[in-house]
Amino acid sequence: MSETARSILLVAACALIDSDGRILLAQRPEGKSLAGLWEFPGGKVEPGETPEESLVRELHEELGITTKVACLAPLSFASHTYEKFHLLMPLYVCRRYEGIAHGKEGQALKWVKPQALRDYPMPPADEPLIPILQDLL
Ligand SMILES: Nc1nc2c([nH]c(=O)n2[C@@H]2O[C@H](COP(=O)(O)OP(=O)(O)OP(=O)(O)O)[C@@H](O)[C@H]2O)c(=O)[nH]1
Repeated sequence: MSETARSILLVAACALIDSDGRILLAQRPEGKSLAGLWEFPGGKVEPGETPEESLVRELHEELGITTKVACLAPLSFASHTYEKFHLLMPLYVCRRYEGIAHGKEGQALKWVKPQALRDYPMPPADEPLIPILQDLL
């Protein structure tokens, strides 16, 4: 093991897609790490959860929408070394959900066209995911 070994943090994230093919981004609130940056909704996978179960829970808690494990399609993943941990973040696509997304934790939300994704500063881990989404949509 290298001297700078970091633990792996497993975070599940979701590209929620609307009927116009836009992607939902959420802005990280003040006071959190990477505040002000735009990210895919999601969060840490808790012990005993699968990544998919974690996302269904987070999407409900953060956005007030309801979806199912079967409605989450794996697309890609991010693997990025931050100072304190190494982030491993599977990215799912979800096109089937119920409800209207709103920032239940006070976070700003934005539906963004694929070609405009680069107008929203994102965490460095997310950078390689942008062309993958642009190719998909
Ligand atoms: N949900 C989400 N998290 C991301 C993305 N990109 C990225 O680097 N992350 C990182 O993954 C972690 C997600 O943790 P979280 O959302 O559950 O936790 P948090 O912000 O409340 O905790 P924190 O303030 O300790 O970072 C954060 O460190 C966040 O910076 C993304 O697109 N979506």
